[in-house]
Amino acid sequence: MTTNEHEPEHELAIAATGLRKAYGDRTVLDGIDIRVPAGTVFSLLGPNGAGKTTAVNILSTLIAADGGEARIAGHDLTAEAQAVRAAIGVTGQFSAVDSLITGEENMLLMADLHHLPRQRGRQVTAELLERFDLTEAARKPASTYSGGMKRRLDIAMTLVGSPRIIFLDEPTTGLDPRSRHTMWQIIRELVSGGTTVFLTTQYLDEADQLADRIAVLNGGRLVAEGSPEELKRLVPGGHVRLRFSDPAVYERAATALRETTRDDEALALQIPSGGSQRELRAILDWLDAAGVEAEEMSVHTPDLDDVFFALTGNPVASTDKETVR
Ligand SMILES: Nc1ncnc2c1ncn2[C@@H]1O[C@H](COP(=O)(O)OP(=O)(O)OP(=O)(O)O)[C@@H](O)[C@H]1O
Repeated sequence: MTTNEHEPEHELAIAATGLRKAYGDRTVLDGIDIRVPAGTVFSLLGPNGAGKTTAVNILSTLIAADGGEARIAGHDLTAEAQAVRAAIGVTGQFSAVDSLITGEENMLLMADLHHLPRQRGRQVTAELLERFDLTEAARKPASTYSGGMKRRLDIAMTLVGSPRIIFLDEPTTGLDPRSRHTMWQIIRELVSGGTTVFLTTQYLDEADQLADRIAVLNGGRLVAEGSPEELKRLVPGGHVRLRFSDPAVYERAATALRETTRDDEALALQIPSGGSQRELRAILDWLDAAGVEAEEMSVHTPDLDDVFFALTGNPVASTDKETVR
């Protein structure tokens, strides 16, 4: 597994070493290291209670760690907490949206908090409401917004301060599939605009979709870190399955291809493969060279669920099991 060890310090949006936090005798973070290059998405993945929110709270200066150190946007977390706060935005599980006032008023309030001149505040508010498809609802109380609209408003409010680094703590928990995809799109746009995103999630598909690097938090430690592809490679079991209809053709293929596992009943052959284009092409070339044609070809790659299970021994939260908070 690769690390970013040789990355120059100034290109790291987040560089944390040995972060520790305990509540009483319960150790929540047992010395974790996190390095997030600027302009990338880092996902901290873990089950309920793993300590994801605790990590976000520490890195965003909301609570103090018991040990370890961190630099955020080049500033020391404890000695330069004010500078850290100026560089980051945090959208937590408990929304900053005030339901009693309108979306627009919430935005203007944020603009005031960031000391934007009135005219500029109105302009930024209008732009962000438009960008997050909230213009129509802007003058309605936020209490009338759907869950997805509230999350969008929450992120829009975070962006008023133009943060370079955004912490998104479980941004899609409780959202329906469509709103989740809208949120993913928003996150992708933020990143293409140069923002660094620190995303916590208990959904493997979300980390898979969005993250450049994923760290798996379990029992207070990072039990694995890497790109989604690197993590998937930790789990063997990827293969290509070829099914034939003619037993004679099946036999010819079984002889021509190496390293196959036979399923004589189904007339199917299984070939270990990571599913890359090159590997698939090689299999097709072998088949062509042997002059055989498969009825059906399918690629099976292990997904992050398999990885998570292999690493932690825990079943994972699935997207259709929503967490009740
Ligand atoms: N202020 C606190 N006092 C005592 N224990 C706490 C406190 N805050 C968090 N914990 C405990 O620390 C552990 C980690 O909590 P945390 O909220 O960081 O987990 P999480 O990974 O974000 O989980 P979730 O997905 O449920 O939000 C939990 O067991 C929680 O009960």
